[in-house]
Amino acid sequence: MEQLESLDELRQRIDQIDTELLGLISARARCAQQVARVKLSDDANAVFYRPEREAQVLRRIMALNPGPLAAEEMARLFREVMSACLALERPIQVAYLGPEGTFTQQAALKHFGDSASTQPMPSIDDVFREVEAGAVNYGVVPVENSTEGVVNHTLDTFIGSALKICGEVVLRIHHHLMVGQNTQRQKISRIYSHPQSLAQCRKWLDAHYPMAERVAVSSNAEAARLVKTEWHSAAIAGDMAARRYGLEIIAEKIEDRPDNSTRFLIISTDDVPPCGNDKTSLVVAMRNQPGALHALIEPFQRHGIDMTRLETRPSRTGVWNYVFFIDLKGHREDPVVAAALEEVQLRAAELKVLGSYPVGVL
Ligand SMILES: C=C(O[C@@H]1C=C(C(=O)O)C=C[C@H]1O)C(=O)O
Repeated sequence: MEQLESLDELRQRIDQIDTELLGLISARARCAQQVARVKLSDDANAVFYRPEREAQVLRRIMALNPGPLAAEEMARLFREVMSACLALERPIQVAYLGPEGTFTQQAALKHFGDSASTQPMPSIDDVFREVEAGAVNYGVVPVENSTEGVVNHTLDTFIGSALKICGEVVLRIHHHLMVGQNTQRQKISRIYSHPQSLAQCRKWLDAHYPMAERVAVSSNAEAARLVKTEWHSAAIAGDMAARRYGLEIIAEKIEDRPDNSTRFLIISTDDVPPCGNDKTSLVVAMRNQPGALHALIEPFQRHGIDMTRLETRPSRTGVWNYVFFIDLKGHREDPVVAAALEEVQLRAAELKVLGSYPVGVL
């Protein structure tokens, strides 16, 4: 039979391992500092953060992970180590669709780690403007929800912007019903939330609060802020908003679909080199004529390129008759993708590559 070690022995071993970890993490941090020096010696304005390299580091860790920790858990720990190493040099500045406590902030921290400095912006347009102006390095905006579909405003904003997509992050979205200290729980007559969240909890609300007025506000965090001062209201929002505004959760995970998730995009002024498992997002305008959609898709099919999303939007200008947003597997520099894009370019009224970026790892 296996001889169990005593608690004292195990704790001594843990202390020893922690000492080794400490030395190793510090050595890693010094290495990252040297990388920064090399980058800055090449170019004084060099961007220290490299999304393609970080994706490779995380994927390698997940592939090598021996357990018992789950690969994703391990990657999260390494995400934080990298985030802290990066912040040693220049804390990364990230604007997100605020206010504080939104799912977008949660997505920003999931992607960049807790050492990033995140700044709330009042609207999606403001996030774009802040990145364009160079006031921050990156922006984070929501783009699609698995239950409710695309966030049209984000897609529309890309048409007129020179910014690039440099990453994506998918977040499982759990909605909770929350109230303030003064709320009389039996008398909830109004429920605040973002329209997407109200829609994602429609059935639950019909079953549990059929008489309550549903009030759409600009964000879940704003909903949380509002209920704090009202005795007859509740908010639907996430964990971060409950914590930020000191609200009590009275019903957990009330989203209608258990797999409810939202995809966010990371935007910046720079292109990202290939990492080996990339996605490309484009917007293509076709003339309003029969067969336009087929003509658009055919080159991708012929080159064996996997399209992961196709979204149609009405055009807002004359040139952009039919506007399609397309996501495909591969990087714009991959020869097959480049060849297909060249062909589509000839058939389209307009083609704009919004960015090639690593497929979300975490
Ligand atoms: C160390 C580097 O710079 C940054 C830090 C990384 C890290 O800690 O592993 C990875 C990529 C960059 O964001 C690098 O480019 O290798």
